[in-house]
Amino acid sequence: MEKFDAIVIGSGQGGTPLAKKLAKKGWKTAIIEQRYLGGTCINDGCTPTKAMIACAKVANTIAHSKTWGIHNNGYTIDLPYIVARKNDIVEQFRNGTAKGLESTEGVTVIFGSAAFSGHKTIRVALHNGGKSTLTAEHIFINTGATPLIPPIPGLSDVPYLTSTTMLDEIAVPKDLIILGGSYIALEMGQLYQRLGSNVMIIETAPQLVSKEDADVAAVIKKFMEAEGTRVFTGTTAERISKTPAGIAVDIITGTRKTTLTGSHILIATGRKSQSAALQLANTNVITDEKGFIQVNDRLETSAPGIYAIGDVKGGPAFTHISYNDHLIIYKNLFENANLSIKSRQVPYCMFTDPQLGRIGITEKEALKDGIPVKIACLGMDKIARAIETGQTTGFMKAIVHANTDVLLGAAIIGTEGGETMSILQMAMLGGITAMQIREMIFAHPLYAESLNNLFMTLEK
Ligand SMILES: Cc1cc2nc3c(=O)[nH]c(=O)nc-3n(C[C@H](O)[C@H](O)[C@H](O)COP(=O)(O)OP(=O)(O)OC[C@H]3O[C@@H](n4cnc5c(N)ncnc54)[C@H](O)[C@@H]3O)c2cc1C
Ligand SMILES: NC(=O)c1ccc[n+]([C@@H]2O[C@H](COP(=O)([O-])OP(=O)(O)OC[C@H]3O[C@@H](n4cnc5c(N)ncnc54)[C@H](O)[C@@H]3O)[C@@H](O)[C@H]2O)c1
Repeated sequence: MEKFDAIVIGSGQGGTPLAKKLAKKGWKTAIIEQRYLGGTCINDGCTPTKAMIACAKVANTIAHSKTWGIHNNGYTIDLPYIVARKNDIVEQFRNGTAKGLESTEGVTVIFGSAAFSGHKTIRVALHNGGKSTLTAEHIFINTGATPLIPPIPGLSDVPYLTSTTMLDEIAVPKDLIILGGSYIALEMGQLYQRLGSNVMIIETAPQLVSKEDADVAAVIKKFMEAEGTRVFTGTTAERISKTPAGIAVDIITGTRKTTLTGSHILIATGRKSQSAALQLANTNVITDEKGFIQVNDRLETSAPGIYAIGDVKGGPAFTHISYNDHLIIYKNLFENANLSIKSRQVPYCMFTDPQLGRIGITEKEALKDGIPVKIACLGMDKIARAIETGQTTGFMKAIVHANTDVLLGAAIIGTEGGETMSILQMAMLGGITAMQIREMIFAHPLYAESLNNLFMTLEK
């Protein structure tokens, strides 16, 4: 049995930088990966989807080019090229991760599947067919999540796609039925609609992106439908079956029953923790009923010396949160810090076109918690930059404390919504109030300039 100071299981967005940092501090560190270095974000998530979404945006711009007075003679979609371009970008990022780990003295990269064989011992089924046993005082679990497949009658009998398998399809699906109406469904739905599929989205909740305010969800539904996607909210898929032409989904909306047919079906109904294979019963690490590892605010599990990072411990499931998790652990271990996940900011951006940039609380959360707020809201059609560039869909919205003018949250659904949201995120961190932003000088004519106008709406 080889002894290490630290073992990192999974090379996700937190585990990889943590392994390098621990080694630089002189800890003999092993990082174990069962698939590709870099984890979900690089190989199946953010990087490939955003690379392909960029191609779909070009297609959409060409399709509507006459809006800007540019006439063209039509275009064709080369999905094999788009997929190859995506693969090149993924490979570039994956190789970068490999180089970073290999060039760090003190890190041993082990390819294989890890499981606990004892409290602090890890058994690895190596890719080369062998077995290896390692031990360390400190173990960091960063094994992420995988697509959750709901138990719908008939689903297991049809060839369904997930966000992972979909990315390697080299023929555009004629009709794409998507189960789920959140980040993955909307980003991928718009992507394939723009590449030529007839997309149908089925969401059980009464609105798309159910955690968001109703006005935000309504704008998203509107622009998805404007591009041709059919959206079925408050709808349950009761049964799925194979037909000669592809797939049929029996749905019910309220009391209305109907059947949707399509050539392909994508399951985007959330993700489940990748903890089952870890054999956590051999340690004192506790999970919830869904398999998400339970941690305290310092990311310590119930077993001393064992930590969990990223999606494996449950949401928020974002790359930047997994990355921040590793900083919390590292600084608490080595810099005598007392960092916690409790009060950190959780920004996020959904990369539909236009984007949804979000930070802080929503209007409905403020209402639920009885926080006195005022709402600033400005349509993108009132924003000079948006009018000039012809991108007027959506709005900027901020949740402001009614008594103190402190910014509590924002939703920017509009072009560059994520970038504009980040400006408000910085303001929230620095305690800059809505009234200060109202009079701040921004360069003209940026989208950011309209933050003046956004907060002027509070004067009315
Ligand atoms: C389609 C899609 C799009 C996304 N887009 C975005 C986005 O735009 N922005 C954003 O912030 N987030 C996005 N996410 C979410 C983001 O990818 C994850 O939150 C992020 O990757 C964090 O992952 P992680 O560090 O927890 O682990 P992961 O990156 O999932 O890595 C876990 C690693 O552990 C390995 N592993 C698992 N079990 C074992 C084992 N037993 N032994 C050894 N290795 C093991 C896995 O192979 C994997 O490589 C997206 C996700 C998906 C699916
Ligand atoms: N841009 C980004 O940051 C980004 C992009 C993609 C994914 N992600 C991350 O990946 C995670 C997974 O994304 P996701 O969109 O799969 O999951 P999600 O958990 O965000 O949403 C799942 C959706 O599916 C619906 N649903 C559940 N069961 C259903 C069923 N049987 N039929 C129809 N609808 C059903 C839910 O009501 C929910 O709206 C997210 O938590 C997110 O953090 C982030």
